Amino acid sequence: MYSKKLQTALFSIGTKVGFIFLDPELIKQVHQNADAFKKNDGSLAITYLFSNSLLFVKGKEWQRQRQFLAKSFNFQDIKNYLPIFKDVSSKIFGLIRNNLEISGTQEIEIVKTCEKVTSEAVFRVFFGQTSQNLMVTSKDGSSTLLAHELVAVVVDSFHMLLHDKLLLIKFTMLGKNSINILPTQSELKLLNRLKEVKRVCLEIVEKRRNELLKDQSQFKNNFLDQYLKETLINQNKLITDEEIIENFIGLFFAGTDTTGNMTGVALYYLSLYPEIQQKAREEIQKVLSSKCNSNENLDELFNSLTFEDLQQLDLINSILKESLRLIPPAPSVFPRIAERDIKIGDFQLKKGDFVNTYFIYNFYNPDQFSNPEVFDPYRWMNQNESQNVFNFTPFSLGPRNCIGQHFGMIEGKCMLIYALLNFDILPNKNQEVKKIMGTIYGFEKDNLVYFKKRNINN
Ligand code: HEM
Repeated sequence: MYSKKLQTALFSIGTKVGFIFLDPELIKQVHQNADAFKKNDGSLAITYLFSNSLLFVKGKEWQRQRQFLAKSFNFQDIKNYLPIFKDVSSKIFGLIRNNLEISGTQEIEIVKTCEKVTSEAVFRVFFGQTSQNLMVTSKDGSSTLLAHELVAVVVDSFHMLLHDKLLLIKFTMLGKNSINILPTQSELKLLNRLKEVKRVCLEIVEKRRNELLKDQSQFKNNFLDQYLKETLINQNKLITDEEIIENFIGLFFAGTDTTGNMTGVALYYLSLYPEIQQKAREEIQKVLSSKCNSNENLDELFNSLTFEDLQQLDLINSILKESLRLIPPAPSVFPRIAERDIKIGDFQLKKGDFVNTYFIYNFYNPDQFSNPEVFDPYRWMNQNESQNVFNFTPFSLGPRNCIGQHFGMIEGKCMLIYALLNFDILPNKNQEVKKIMGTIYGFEKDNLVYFKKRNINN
């Protein structure tokens, strides 16, 4: 459903109603005036775990944090993370490859599989260590992986608001303070889990700080060490442990499911379009085989992948963009509240008004994207289409656009390349495809493809 005339719609959070801007020009005006809005408090988990991270802070504090984190997201540093992305992709997809030696074909939960890669990658890039040894302990004494608990607390907190209207109203009125007023049993239980998550993260930071205090020649290329270098060597007193922990959790939250979803959706569409799948595979083989002895040693091909190779993979890049267009993990932004009266186009907003921008609406504009419902990655290689950048903004726009977009695209490419080299990707026609909006937009059930061991002569 797309109509040129539709510029806005309405949405509600609890008892409050807000404007959704749909028109690209209006969306642009909202995001170029980022300082006129603040992000609405998320759920209890979000506010407790990372409301002081880059994702939510504002004004001077946002500028300071963004400037600092931008150093770790610059192209040179991301280039240095490529070996991590490759290693994690080959370990997690490699387990499936091992299983295929016996079974030949396996049904795959495609988004969850990609999320395993992106979750482990954030841990390794931020903390410089695997997530597999990091556990949280619950009140009954049982242990869970920190990586699993991080996802579970955010989902549980989201469901609490979805299923308990009173809690939702209380939260809409009081925001992050709602936990202090007549907390319910379920809120208190969740709060204990959130405290345990932060305690474990703090332990990681303290342990690493002690290691570096003993030997300052050991600073490595990861986010935590960059923070600690800034506090220990440059004596930057503004950075606190709380800021470090909240930014780890913020990046985990912002970067794991989004990137996993983009890549899982791409692999799902490739299962439906075997010709495009084969063309993408050929593109990879062409770029990589010039450096290797043959096309047959798949590990040698994958290991030879460099950052420069990624720049040559035009079709792979376009497949990810087409995935973002059809099922954008973030179809809108976090709802905003106007902090002052402001005019957006002809719309006069008052201080306190709720606002959102729905990018996805323009991704289906037939004037910009011919046959918008169809998966057609070649449209991105055709210069005539989508010239107006404000019609395609899966990473948002303006000063508060996604700081991790290159990071996410490179991770996504690594996963696609490993999967295409090693597997034939077939559709699971028995599973009905349903899309839902949860913490992100994606498939309800994602056992949507089969991986089949590739006959390497193809
Ligand atoms: C396909 C993958 C991704 C998509 C579609 C995506 C999308 C977005 C969007 C739409 C926003 C704006 C949110 C808002 O303003 O309310 C955003 C912001 C952000 N993203 Fe991403 N993102 C992705 C990957 C990542 C990755 C991999 C990371 C980090 C590892 C990351 C970290 C962030 C952060 C920290 C912000 C807040 C920036 C700020 O406010 O200055 N994202 N992202």
